[in-house]
Amino acid sequence: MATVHQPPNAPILVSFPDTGSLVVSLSDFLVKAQKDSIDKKGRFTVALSGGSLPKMLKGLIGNPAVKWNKWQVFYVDERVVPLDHPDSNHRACVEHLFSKVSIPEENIHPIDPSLLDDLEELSDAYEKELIREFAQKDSARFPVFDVILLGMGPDGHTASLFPGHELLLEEDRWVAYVGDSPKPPPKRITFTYPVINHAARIVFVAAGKEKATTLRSVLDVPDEGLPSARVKPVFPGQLYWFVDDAAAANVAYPRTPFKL
Ligand SMILES: O=C1O[C@H](COP(=O)(O)O)[C@@H](O)[C@H](O)[C@H]1O
Repeated sequence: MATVHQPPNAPILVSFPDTGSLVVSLSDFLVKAQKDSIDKKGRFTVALSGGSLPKMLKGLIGNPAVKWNKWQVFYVDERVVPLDHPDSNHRACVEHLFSKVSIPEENIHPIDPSLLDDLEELSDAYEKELIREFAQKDSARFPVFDVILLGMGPDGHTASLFPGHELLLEEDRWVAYVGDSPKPPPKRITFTYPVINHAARIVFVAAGKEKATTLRSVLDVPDEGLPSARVKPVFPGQLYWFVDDAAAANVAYPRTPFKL
């Protein structure tokens, strides 16, 4: 049989029989990444998505190996609504994770709720929040997160990067805004691809049969160009897909057994 040669940082697909085992392994993965990052730099920078992702982080709750005081948490994207609104990604993360662990409030970086009426100012302010954390100089063009956790919608969107949207081509800005999201609510801010693609580890988490057709497109036919297929880490960054067998049902792309 012909050997298929993958580039050195080709996506790593790990599929689990159910979401329970996915949750446990995702937590083990994050604890390991956290340890490596803290050993090297004394902190762990993470960006979280909304949607189904916050619930998938429950394996971290009550885990004594998690050093919450070393975490700095940003949001990959955020819906432009008050922080306690049911659509807020921050609210979902508070509800499913932060209210159950002891993370210092100043280590969590939500959007500035006083700027909800001005999308440009809101996204600029969030970009500045990133600049403050990463103390970026001109020579380093983009922040390098230790881990960025992404979800994928059934239409293939990730973060608030939607199929056919002009933001898919953004090359300079770190944070951009969307005023016409096809998925409600329409106003959102989002990390751009350059920020996502510069992370050390990018981890997609997708579960359920409603993701199966899209996952096949993204992994087996990436040239179809769905937003999730456009996530391509800059070397030596690594892209992982943590999925369940229902989401991976139609995928021919090779699985890798989970190991730390
Ligand atoms: O609207 C959003 O959707 C995506 C995917 O959500 P999921 O529920 O299908 O996992 C999510 O990753 C993003 O953060 C969110 O704003």
